[in-house]
Amino acid sequence: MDKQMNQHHLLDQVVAIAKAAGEAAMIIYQKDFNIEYKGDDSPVTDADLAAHAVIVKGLKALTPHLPILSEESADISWEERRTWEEYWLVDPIDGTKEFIKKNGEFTVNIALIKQGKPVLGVVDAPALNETYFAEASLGAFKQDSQGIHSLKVTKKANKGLIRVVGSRSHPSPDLAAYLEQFEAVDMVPKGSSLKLCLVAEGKADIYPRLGLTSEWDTGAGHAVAEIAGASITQIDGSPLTYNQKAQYLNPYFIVSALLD
Ligand SMILES: Nc1ncnc2c1ncn2[C@@H]1O[C@H](COP(=O)(O)O)[C@@H](OP(=O)(O)O)[C@H]1O
Ligand SMILES: [Mg+2]
Repeated sequence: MDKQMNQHHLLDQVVAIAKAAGEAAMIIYQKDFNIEYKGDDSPVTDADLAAHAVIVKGLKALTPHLPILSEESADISWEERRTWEEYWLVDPIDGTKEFIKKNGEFTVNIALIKQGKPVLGVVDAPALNETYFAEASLGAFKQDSQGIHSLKVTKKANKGLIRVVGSRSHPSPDLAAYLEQFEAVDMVPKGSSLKLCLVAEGKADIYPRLGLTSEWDTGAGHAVAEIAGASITQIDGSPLTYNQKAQYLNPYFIVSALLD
């Protein structure tokens, strides 16, 4: 089998695992469910744990040699993680607050990280029946009720009305000051990794994340947006990287489809 076929197979398999996890989450979404609060006060439901179990089982069967870092099993020492050259980075439910509000804006995120860089990503939004997926050598795609569409960002000039996407549930005090550089902005609130995906599909021009996230919140959407042609950088223009430090928090970052 050539490399292209192999990567296709891998991407298809990861899409299938993410969709199976999304289906497991939807069974809970449609019922009344318990909400618990973790040490950092962030909510967790049975859906986070059910999706986690489906993903870990699927990825272990697919690539038994690769380690898995999931939000729901993140207690792995830096001493161990720093030796990883390649691993799966998973957020079983990104947008747990949106899941609890039942507004549909939550995703299942699976990314393959190689040497600190996301090279494959799947973002499944089961309540919306939308799946975004990308792999470096194959490109970026969206699947919805109409079929599969290729995603290709056409960068546009930084003038006139700029379509900004931002968090629905985690407001950022620094965002307003950042947006002052634009002539006019249209602000769209959105939960979860759907923000990165909106930039990837040309429905938003920029997603400035001037607030905290963890690496599992961004890895998969990062792959989709970057492979579609958007840029993702820290505020100073340096790359947003993974597994390069002991703690999981990301720095502030900008996802952009604007020309520099
Ligand atoms: N102060 C903070 N520290 C760490 N993560 C944060 C955070 N504020 C928001 N996040 C995380 O950002 C993710 C996406 O939020 P948003 O929809 O606002 O973009 C959420 O992930 P989870 O839902 O996986 O817990 C949330 O936990
Ligand atoms: Mg989560």
